[in-house]
Amino acid sequence: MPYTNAVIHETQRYGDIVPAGLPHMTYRDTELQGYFIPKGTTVIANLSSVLKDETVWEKPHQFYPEHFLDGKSSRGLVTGRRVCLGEQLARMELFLFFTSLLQHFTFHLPEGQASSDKKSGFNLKASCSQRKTANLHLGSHSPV
Ligand code: HEM
Repeated sequence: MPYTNAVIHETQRYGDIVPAGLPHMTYRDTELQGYFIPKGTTVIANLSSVLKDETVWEKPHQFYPEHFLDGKSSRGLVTGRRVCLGEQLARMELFLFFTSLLQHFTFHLPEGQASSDKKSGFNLKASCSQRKTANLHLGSHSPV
């Protein structure tokens, strides 16, 4: 289970599906890391920079579930006052969805398919015990 959870968390980190937060507005003059931010400024957190931060992650540009095997699994849906209110629901749903897929299907690369084409993604075949198969295309939306 810890590794399954780590894979789910790493998929969210590496997939970077929410690259920026919601717009927020400063309610007073403030200073952050030497930058003056006047009251009324719209601020949008750059979440991609956090998820690929080279000072935080051991292998920021690789899919590496071990990032989440050290108990730091709360990263990803923001923290603090504006923490995602659906975090627990989203985590539970992702876990059930992912483990159900793995319980019912076997995923494998089609014959002759290279393991990964980093520019256009790669194809997968999913087959279940009733001999039904589906072809899936996993694409990358950002250069890796
Ligand atoms: C994997 C799924 C999800 C991801 C990646 C995600 C991500 C985020 C992020 C990054 C924020 C912070 C935005 C910001 O303030 O800059 C946020 C806030 C929020 N999320 Fe989610 N979310 C997910 C699922 C959900 C679900 C399922 C719900 C509701 C059932 C939900 C409800 C909210 C709400 C209400 C906020 C605003 C909290 C506030 O500003 O006080 N989220 N989410």
